[in-house]
Amino acid sequence: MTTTLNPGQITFIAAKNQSPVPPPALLPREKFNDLLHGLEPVSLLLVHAPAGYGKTTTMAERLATLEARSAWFRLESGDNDPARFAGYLANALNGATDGACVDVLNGLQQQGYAHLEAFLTDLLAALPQDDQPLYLVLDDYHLISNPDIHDALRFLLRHLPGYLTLVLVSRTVPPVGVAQLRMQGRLSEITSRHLGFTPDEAQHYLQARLPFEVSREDIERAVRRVEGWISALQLLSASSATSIEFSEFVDQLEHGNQNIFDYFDELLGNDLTDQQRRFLMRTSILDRFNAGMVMRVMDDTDGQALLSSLLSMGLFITPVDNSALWFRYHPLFSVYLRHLLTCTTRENQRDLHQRATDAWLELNHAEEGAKHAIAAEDPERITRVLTLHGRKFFTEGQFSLLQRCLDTLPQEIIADDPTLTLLRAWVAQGQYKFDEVENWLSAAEARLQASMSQDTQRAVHGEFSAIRAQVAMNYGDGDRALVLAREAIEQEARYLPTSRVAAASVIGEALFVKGELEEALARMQDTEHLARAHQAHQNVLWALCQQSEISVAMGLLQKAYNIQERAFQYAEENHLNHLPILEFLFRIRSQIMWEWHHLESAERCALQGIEILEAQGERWYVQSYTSLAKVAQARGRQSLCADYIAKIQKMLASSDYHLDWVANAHATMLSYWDAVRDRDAIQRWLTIAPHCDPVAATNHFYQCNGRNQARALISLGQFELARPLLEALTSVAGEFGLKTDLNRNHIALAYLYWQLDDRDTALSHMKTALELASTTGAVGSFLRLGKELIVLLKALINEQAIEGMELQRAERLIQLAQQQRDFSRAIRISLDEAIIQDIIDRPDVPELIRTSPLTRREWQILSLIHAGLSNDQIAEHLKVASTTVKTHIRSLYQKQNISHRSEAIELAKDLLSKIQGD
Ligand SMILES: Nc1ncnc2c1ncn2[C@@H]1O[C@H](COP(=O)(O)OP(=O)(O)OP(=O)(O)O)[C@@H](O)[C@H]1O
Repeated sequence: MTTTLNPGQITFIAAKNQSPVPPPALLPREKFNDLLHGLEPVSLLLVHAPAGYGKTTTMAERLATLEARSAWFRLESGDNDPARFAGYLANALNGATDGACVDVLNGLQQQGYAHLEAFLTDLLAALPQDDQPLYLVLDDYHLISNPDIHDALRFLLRHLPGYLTLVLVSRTVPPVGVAQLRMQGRLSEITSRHLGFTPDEAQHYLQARLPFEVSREDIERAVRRVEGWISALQLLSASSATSIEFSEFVDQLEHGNQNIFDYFDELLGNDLTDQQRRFLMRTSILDRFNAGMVMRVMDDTDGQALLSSLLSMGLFITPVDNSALWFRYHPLFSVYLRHLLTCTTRENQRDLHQRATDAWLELNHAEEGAKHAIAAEDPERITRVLTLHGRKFFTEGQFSLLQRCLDTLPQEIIADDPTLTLLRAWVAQGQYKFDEVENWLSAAEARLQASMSQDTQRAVHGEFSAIRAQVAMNYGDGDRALVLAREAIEQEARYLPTSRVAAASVIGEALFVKGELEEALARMQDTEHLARAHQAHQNVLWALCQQSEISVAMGLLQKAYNIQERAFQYAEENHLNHLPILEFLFRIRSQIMWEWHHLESAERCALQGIEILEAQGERWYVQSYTSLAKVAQARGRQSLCADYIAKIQKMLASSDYHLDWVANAHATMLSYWDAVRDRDAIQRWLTIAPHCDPVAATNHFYQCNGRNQARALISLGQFELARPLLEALTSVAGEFGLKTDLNRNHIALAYLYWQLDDRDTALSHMKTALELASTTGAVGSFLRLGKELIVLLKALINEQAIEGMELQRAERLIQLAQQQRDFSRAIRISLDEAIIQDIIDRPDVPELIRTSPLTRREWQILSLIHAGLSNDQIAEHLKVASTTVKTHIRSLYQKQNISHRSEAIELAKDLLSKIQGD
């Protein structure tokens, strides 16, 4: 330390020693409380993350909210001057300690100091030895490059009094002895991983800023794409005027957005050397990298030094794990860099991808190797990857990766190789391209026949039969599927180890479809064991999902749930949480959750399904959207439900799906049209509805399809046409033990007979439905009836026709149905000002409503109080703080001269009963 500190009289800019002014839509971030109030006080709190991650705002907000004592020094490049640095540092501490450092400050300005250490020695001596906790925040510390100041901070950190925490807010990890402090347990860190907004935080933030509603799905997608980077969320909200624009903007992020590109352009500026720039562009093709990988792809020996130099620039490069050896780019930065790469013709991208393929394969990372071989469009490397790892991709269910590999291979290469043909055909079948399956198999048979021995031909034929069986199954030809599968299961698998597992599974599925539930379940259990023996993860999970489906069909929803738990556990143990098959699991979990009326969980599972399928494309979201539409409808969110219905319709029109999916989607569409009384849509649907033969309805999807038609007819008032259909479905469901369908059919029959004024028969069906619900636990299927359910159940209770469990269930259902009605009314109020006006315009409203009118927020809160929500639930629903809700309630009570919640409920009841069309 050789500097002479002699600044003379300093003119302090006050703002540099103050915490920043909070932004208008400041989101409180309580999750940081624990870090700030850790059990052990630390010497250094290091807040480091790339630009615009909310480092400064979060620190300022939390310290203010927690009423923590703080001293701020907001740095800029000029503060690299040690004298100026010292001046502002002393000024900050002086302000926070009631003038304890005034002498040091005067000394600095009048005589100066020989060096920073001498100055700090006096400063530390001037500070009280014991005091209340104090946070000294040095903001934007990455702007400091003077080694003398870094040294000074090391000195300061060594001698800090126990109550003082130094908070360094920086885009980079500063060279102030962080590693040592970490080892000594004297360091806490807040990084981009912590600072990134969670979906809940993003929802709160966006709802406070946007004048339109954004679906949770879009919010989660946005948060995933920007990894919670608040600046991007800010840009998103500023750039979209409608929910559709918001959604489109989120989509765009995957391929790039000019505003974000400009931001990164500015960030990089002209500070990079050519070599660094080349590094960024070349490595942008990698999902993750370490120094070794960099050297391979860069074809350069200086990987580590380059990597370190870039890490010290605070760019959007983050460690992949705690080892701090592997790194990756922020997804948006990666898109930007790849954009730069494609703009420069100098780089040979094919060459880069080839090098990356080889490097990954050497590290035995087949999946990454395959992705780069595909990007390099290199058939030779792809064949190598497939030969070595194709079977593994298959057993793991990596169908889209396989497909992309196989798509680049010439047809002859595939047709000459039974394994490649099988992989190709299975992939096509997984995508419902059944014609293609047969084409691939026949092409291979034609080419192979001449060159193969009888024995080999038999082996090939056996394995081909397994897939032909699956296709027959998907065409609905259970008998042919059974014959082919039995043929395949006799044959030892030579080309794909899972062929026999697949055949076993088809046998189970065929039995399931034919309604032989017990036998189907046993076969699926066998399949599971066989698959486990082969470590065929995809098949294990498939077999478990099927067992769960069969159990649902049997009406044993709890058992189905438990089987799903086993599947989740298996996925967890084998690190399979990213496999597409997991979506199946989440989907069927979501369906059970909806039936049990656990709407939050039903929604969560559907969203998780979408997340898993993100890479596969929207086409596969149909089932998840169906679940989300059902949840939206159950919550009274008609417009959100309508959005999902529109998406589902578009998908159904443009792709082929299994009847199971179609029937499920149709059931939801019909339910929505019925709720909004769109008879035209129902009529139109009936003209194109899938064929239905109730007598052959031996499985859940034929039953669902048949029930859809009956429900459509009921909605249109064609009761006499619906009756025989429902009766026939019920009789088949009874015969084959399809208890869940039986339950749903009896609910529909109760409703139908009620409409036909046949009260006794209606109540008898409702009673049976309640009895069946004691095993299924069904709730959602009952609530779908809406207000008629309340009437029917009350009639049943009045007649004293039920007791015990059924009576309890009926009472709970009435309560839930009433809550649902109140809630959906509250939602309508929340979303539609015309309804409020309509109420006010009525002559019989209490005078106070007119003389001291409620704000829209107060109307919302009043209706939510009436719907039975607690203050916390209201806060959660409106995405505001509980204290805000309380303020609104106080104002509402004052205006309406109310002193108790019960009076508010009475008032709401009176007012809301005036809503038209209810
Ligand atoms: N909790 C929050 N609520 C609302 N807006 C926020 C919040 N946190 C950050 N922002 C906004 O995000 C933007 C970036 O925040 P901030 O400046 O704190 O980030 P930073 O990480 O300190 O950035 P830099 O490295 O550039 O200094 C600002 O416009 C800020 O207003």
